[in-house]
Amino acid sequence: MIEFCAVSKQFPDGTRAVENFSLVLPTQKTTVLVGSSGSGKTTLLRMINRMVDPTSGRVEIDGVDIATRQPVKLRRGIGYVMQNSGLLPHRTVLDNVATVPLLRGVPKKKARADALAMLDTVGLDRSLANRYPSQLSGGQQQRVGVARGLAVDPNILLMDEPFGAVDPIVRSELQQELIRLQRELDKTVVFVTHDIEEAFLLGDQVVILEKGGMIAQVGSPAEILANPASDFVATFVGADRGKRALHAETSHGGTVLVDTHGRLAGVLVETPPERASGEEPR
Ligand SMILES: Nc1ncnc2c1ncn2[C@@H]1O[C@H](COP(=O)(O)OP(=O)(O)OP(=O)(O)O)[C@@H](O)[C@H]1O
Repeated sequence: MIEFCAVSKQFPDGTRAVENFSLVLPTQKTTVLVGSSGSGKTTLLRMINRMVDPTSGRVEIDGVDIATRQPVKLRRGIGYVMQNSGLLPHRTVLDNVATVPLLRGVPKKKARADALAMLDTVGLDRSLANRYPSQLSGGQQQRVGVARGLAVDPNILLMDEPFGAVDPIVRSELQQELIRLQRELDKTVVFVTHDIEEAFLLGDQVVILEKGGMIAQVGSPAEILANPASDFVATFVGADRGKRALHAETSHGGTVLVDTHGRLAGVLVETPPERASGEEPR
């Protein structure tokens, strides 16, 4: 479990990026931080692996204040995937994936074998292993980025707009791939996006942020869609409703996300409000 306890961050130039932020991020669930530009999403994410330290308050992982942990050691248990993949341009795909395990002292042969297996995990053909990042499509580069994030077998995976720079079709493929991976791997995922649709699709817990890391609402997609906590949330959630495909539909079996054509786009874990009328969750 990751817990933010009254965390604030003021940068040296005086910018108050996050003010008094408290939140629990459950283990083996995906928490999505969503909000407009400058709302503090990246700052919050980077506080989990100590790329940024809070000015006040603390961040705990499994009850331990991470300020007491050495950043380098802490990061060994935390994968980090960023927009534009962050790959080393002069290293092959295989070397990019194997870099961190090698740094951690994994023998070269094993690190390379593990890296190849990791390519399978993220749905990349092994024939790409010896290419350089510039010889890959944007979507393939992002997959390598995910493979690299997973290569240290972290409990926690931080993802900062990982699919922001790819076209909508590839983005949708990558999202589905992440859903599949998450089912298999059961990591604690913290995912940053400014796309509410992506947030609803991927998040077990969705955190809608206003400026200064202020929580406008936190809940499951179904909860937020059913009961927006404020006009701000209602507007944010429905801002592009005309084009936004997804909405929640609740039936006896549970709550699902469907698109404008009534096609199933995802299953929301939240049990339906009808349960109050006596129906037990399945
Ligand atoms: N190193 C820094 N020094 C000063 N101000 C910073 C620094 N990093 C971020 N900020 C400011 O903190 C605020 C929050 O930034 P942050 O990057 O966390 O927002 P964000 O929600 O991730 O935005 P985006 O979606 O544009 O990436 C912004 O006003 C930003 O300009």
